[in-house]
Amino acid sequence: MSIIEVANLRKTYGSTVAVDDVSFHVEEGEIFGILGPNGAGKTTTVECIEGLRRPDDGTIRVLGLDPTRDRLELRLKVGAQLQESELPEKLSVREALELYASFYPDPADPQVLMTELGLAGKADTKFGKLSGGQRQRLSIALALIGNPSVAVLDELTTGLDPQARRDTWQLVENIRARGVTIVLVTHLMDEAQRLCDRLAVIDAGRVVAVDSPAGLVDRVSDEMRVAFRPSAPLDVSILADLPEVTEVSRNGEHVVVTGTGDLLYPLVTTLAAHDVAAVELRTEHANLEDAFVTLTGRSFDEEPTAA
Ligand SMILES: Nc1ncnc2c1ncn2[C@@H]1O[C@H](COP(=O)(O)OP(=O)(O)OP(=O)(O)O)[C@@H](O)[C@H]1O
Repeated sequence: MSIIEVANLRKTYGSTVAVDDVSFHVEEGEIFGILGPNGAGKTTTVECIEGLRRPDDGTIRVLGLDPTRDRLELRLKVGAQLQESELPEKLSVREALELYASFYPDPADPQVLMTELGLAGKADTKFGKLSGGQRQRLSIALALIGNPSVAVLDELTTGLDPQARRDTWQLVENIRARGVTIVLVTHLMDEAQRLCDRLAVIDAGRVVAVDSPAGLVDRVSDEMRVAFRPSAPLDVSILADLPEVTEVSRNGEHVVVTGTGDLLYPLVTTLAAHDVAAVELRTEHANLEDAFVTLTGRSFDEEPTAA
């Protein structure tokens, strides 16, 4: 069942077209990613979904409600993470959660949420004294305090160190396991790949593709790269002749073989037939970044050319 339906959404700021004809739907219980580079229109899209911005055109339904018309009713059902620190420095973690809990008819228990999000030991710590990761966890807790059916998490791991980022990913998976549908805004490929069931790739205000991470990668390439160090001198032409292989190159002591389909089996058996073992073997598949480049014709970090 679709929890969120976005059809032909358009939003401009003056002469800037931030979102242009965006359509997608989010199914109940999934982690749906909105992935795109800076300025792609991700935040504008979710702010329209949350009822914080009024679309110029198109329709949005969230749990059957219209975010513009039914904004107050929706605020009780959609948990939004604060993107920047919007809390007074002197408010403690417990006070913040109790304050937010008072806005909702059927809130979660602040103590339970603090425990789940690893904040119980920081209950009396003032917001101003929390680390980046702790602030992030508090903002997720605040998004969940109203027991929402849908949580919108925007750039939730930006600025976190790798360990805090992995911990936060685990938290998001735990939230989903509780039955909350999650819309995850991110410009991080590894985050999208790791967490999202499906995602909309957005570039310059437009949806480029909607699919699972694996589906997006499969669409653009079934290419695979294998690198290894041969255990004995090797004439690489025996590999170049294999039908699955498109390219063979050398990188120092290593041989790098690019090909399609089931490359590994013929490669290893051919080597074995010549009494060569593949040492330090690594395989690499196309990833989301490759998919983005193929879908948009430019790299993720590159500025879009003016429309
Ligand atoms: N309040 C605003 N007034 C004018 N222009 C805006 C406003 N908010 C966003 N924009 C512009 O609209 C476009 C889309 O911005 P948006 O914040 O939705 O993108 P984003 O994908 O979320 O980017 P980021 O990852 O950098 O937050 C950008 O060109 C941005 O400069």
